[in-house]
Amino acid sequence: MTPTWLEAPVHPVDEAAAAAAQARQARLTKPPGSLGELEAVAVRLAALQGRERPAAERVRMVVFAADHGVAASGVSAFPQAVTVQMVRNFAAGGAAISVLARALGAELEVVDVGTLEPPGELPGLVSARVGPGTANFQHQDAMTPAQLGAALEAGRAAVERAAVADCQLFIGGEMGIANTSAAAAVACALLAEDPSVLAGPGTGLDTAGVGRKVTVLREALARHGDLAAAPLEALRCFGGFELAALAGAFLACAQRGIPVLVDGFIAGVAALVVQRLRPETTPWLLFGHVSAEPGHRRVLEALGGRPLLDLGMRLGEGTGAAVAVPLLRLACALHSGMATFAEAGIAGG
Ligand SMILES: O=C(O)c1ccc[n+]([C@@H]2O[C@H](COP(=O)([O-])O)[C@@H](O)[C@H]2O)c1
Ligand SMILES: Cc1cc2nc[nH]c2cc1C
Repeated sequence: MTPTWLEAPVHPVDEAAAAAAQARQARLTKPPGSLGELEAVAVRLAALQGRERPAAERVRMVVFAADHGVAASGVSAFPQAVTVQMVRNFAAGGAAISVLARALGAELEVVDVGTLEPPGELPGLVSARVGPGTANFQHQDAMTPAQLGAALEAGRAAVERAAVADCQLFIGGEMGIANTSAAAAVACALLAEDPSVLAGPGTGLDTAGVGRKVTVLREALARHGDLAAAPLEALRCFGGFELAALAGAFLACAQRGIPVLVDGFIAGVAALVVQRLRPETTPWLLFGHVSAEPGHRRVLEALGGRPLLDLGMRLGEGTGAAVAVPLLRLACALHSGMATFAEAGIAGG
């Protein structure tokens, strides 16, 4: 039942490249450690890319979009039709991630994994529809096993295309009205937390709305046993097609040896599924930011992830990862462009 590719080995991290990068950092014209996290992230990228001087120039962004049956339970501030409307906005170049992709010179691909209405043919849009949205997980399992397999595969296929384009860094974004409920339910199942800890306003629910969301999540979680050790089953029962596609993409990146820059709450939960399924993926997952969605901090804590930015963003689409790309680029530029003490003739190195 479980797709066999999920069990393929994760790419090893290159410890020799990490050691060479660390040694180079020690020779650069600055007091040791004075560039803080910028040093650590350059060394980490060196280990992942298998080269002393890493780069984050060729960035691939993929936004996975899908609808959620649980939207019918009144858990979002926005109507479900916004999902497909935003897909058209991505393709037309008017969404926040479209602007960031242009500004960064990054390739942006949009994958329809199952909006309620098909968006039609659009430039840059890949159709990998698993169905017209998930079932409402308040009352039944969100996906069948076959749907879960197809959604995971949509993520893997996107990474295959990114690998052909020789990408150095992968960003997975998502769009799906009500997907903070799906992500919160999956995270509650994996972390054995009450929904009051992980459910938040999402697109903008008020306090009463968040209370309704918590009730819906408690009811859904109560229909299942303990899923803390069953990440794929939690994903199938509560997740979305885009969440599963993100999980498939993140795992495929780790298998292919492509570093991932994880976005916000929903992408973070996809990363948590992957980490619980295959803990050896951990080094491949870098974290762009911490979202204003309150549950994200708990998810990052569980992942052991340190976000690069904390800007109060809560948009999704991959935007919180995209805005961290310039930092990675600067970290790489410093790492490979600074003079060493010997080159500059400075004493004390
Ligand atoms: O990435 C985040 O941290 C994040 C936090 C809150 C909302 N979102 C976005 O908002 C949508 C889900 O919000 P909601 O309220 O409909 O569950 C979905 O399209 C996400 O991309 C994203
Ligand atoms: C307008 C809008 C844009 C989004 N992008 C990601 N999630 C979103 C939710 C809404 C409502």
